[in-house]
Amino acid sequence: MASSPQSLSTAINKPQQAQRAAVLAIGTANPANCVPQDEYVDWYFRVTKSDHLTKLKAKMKRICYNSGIKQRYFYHTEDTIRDHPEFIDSALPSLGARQAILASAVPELTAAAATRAIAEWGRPAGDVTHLVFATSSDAHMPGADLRLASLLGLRSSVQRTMVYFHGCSSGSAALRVAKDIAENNRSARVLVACAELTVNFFREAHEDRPETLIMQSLFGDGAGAIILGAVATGGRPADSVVERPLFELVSASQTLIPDTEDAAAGQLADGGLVFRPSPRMPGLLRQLIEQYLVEAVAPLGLGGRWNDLFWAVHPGGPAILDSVEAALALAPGKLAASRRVLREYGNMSGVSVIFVLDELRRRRGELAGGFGVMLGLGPGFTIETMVLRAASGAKRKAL
Ligand SMILES: CC(C)(COP(=O)(O)OP(=O)(O)OC[C@H]1O[C@@H](n2cnc3c(N)ncnc32)[C@H](O)[C@@H]1OP(=O)(O)O)[C@@H](O)C(=O)NCCC(=O)NCCSC(=O)CC(=O)O
Repeated sequence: MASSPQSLSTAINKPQQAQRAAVLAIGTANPANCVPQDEYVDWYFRVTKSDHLTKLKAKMKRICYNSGIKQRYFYHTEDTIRDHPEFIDSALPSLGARQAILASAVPELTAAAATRAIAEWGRPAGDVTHLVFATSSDAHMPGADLRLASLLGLRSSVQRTMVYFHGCSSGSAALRVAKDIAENNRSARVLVACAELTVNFFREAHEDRPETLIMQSLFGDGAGAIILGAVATGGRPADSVVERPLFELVSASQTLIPDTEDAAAGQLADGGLVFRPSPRMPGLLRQLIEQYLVEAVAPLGLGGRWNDLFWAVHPGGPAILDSVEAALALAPGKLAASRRVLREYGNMSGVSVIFVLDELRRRRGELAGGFGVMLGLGPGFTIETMVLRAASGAKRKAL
C-alpha cells in the first residue's frame, strides 16, 4: 500500500540527528564539440580509417540506433585524432599523449561547471572549505584538484581529496565522502567536482575487442559540480540566509556484489584506459538490485515503496535503465530524468548522476513524496546508494 508523504517523513526524521548534508547548488559543463548520434558511426570509422571493417560498422550502427542517445559532446575533434595517429593505432603507445591533453582539459572543463555551481550558491569561492574531486580520466600527481583550486581561486588551506578510478560510480562516491565531511565539520562547505573525458580511451574498432564498440557508442564527455553544506533537517543552512538547499542527503551506502570483479573492469595501459563493461551488467542488475536496495533503504522505512520515490539512476545505457525499471516495477516516466541525460549527453560515467540531479530539480512532478534514491553503478560491480530528500526550495526552483 502506498504511504503518504507525511508517514515517510516521520519514518525518516525519527532516527536522524539535527544536521544533515544538503546540495546547495549544481553546475554542469560539456565541451563544445557536439556530435549527433546518427552521424557518429560514419565519422568514427572515417577518422579511425576503418571503413573497410564493414561488419563492425554495421554492428555499431545498430548499437548506436538502439542506444537511446541523440547526441554526445567530446573534447577531442578530428584535428586531435589527426595530430595523434597513435590514438587510432593500438600498436603504438599513447598514454603519455592522452594524459598530456587531460592534464589541462579535465580541470578546465571542471572549472566551467564549478563556476556555475558557485554562482548559483551565491557565496564567494573563497568560502569553500573542502574539495572532493572524482575522475577516472586524469592521472596526475598532484592531481586535477590542485589546478581546479587555482583556477577557481579557492583558499590555499582548502582541504582536498581525490577520488580516483571509481568509474561510473565516481560522482556518487565523491558525494558520499563529501556528505561525511559536511556533517562532521561545522560550517564546512564542500565543492564536489567530477569530470570524465573520453580522449583517454578513444581508439579504433577491432574484431578482438567487442567492448570498444560499446565504449565508443555510449560514452561522452562532461563535468559536474555540487556545493554541499550541512543544514538543519528539513530547513535552511543554520548560518546563511543566501543558501537554499535543493536535496538533503539522508543516507549513503556502498555495496560490492560478490563475484562480479569482471563485470566492469579496467586499467591504464600503454594505449590509454582500457575498460570492459561486461554484457552481464544489465542481467545482474535485474536480478539483484531490489535486494541491495532493500538493505540500503530499509532502516529508513522505505523498502519496497519504489514508486513513491523519485529516482536518479546512473544512465549507463538503455539496458541498464530498463533493468532497474523492470526489477523495481517502476511506473513509466520514473526514470525520465536519467533517460533524458542519456539522450542529450550519452553515458558521461560518474558525472552523469550530477546531470540527473540537475535535471530532477527542474522536474517538479518526479519529486513525489519528497524522497528519492540516487544509484551509482561502478567497477567491482559496485552499487552506490544514496537516499535523497527534495527540499521545498527544489520545488520552488522547478516552477
Ligand atoms: C549497448 C546496448 C545499447 C546495445 O543494445 P542492443 O539493443 O543493440 O542489443 P544487444 O544488447 O544485443 O547488444 C548488441 C551487440 O553488442 C554486444 N554487447 C552488448 N553489451 C556488450 C558489452 N558490455 N561488451 C561487449 N559487447 C556487448 C552484444 O553481445 C551484441 O553483439 P552481437 O550483435 O555480436 O550479438 C545495450 O546492450 C546496453 O545498454 N547495454 C548496457 C551497456 C553498459 O554496460 N553500460 C554500462 C557501462 S559501464 C558503466 O556505466 C559503469 C561502470 O563504471 O561500471
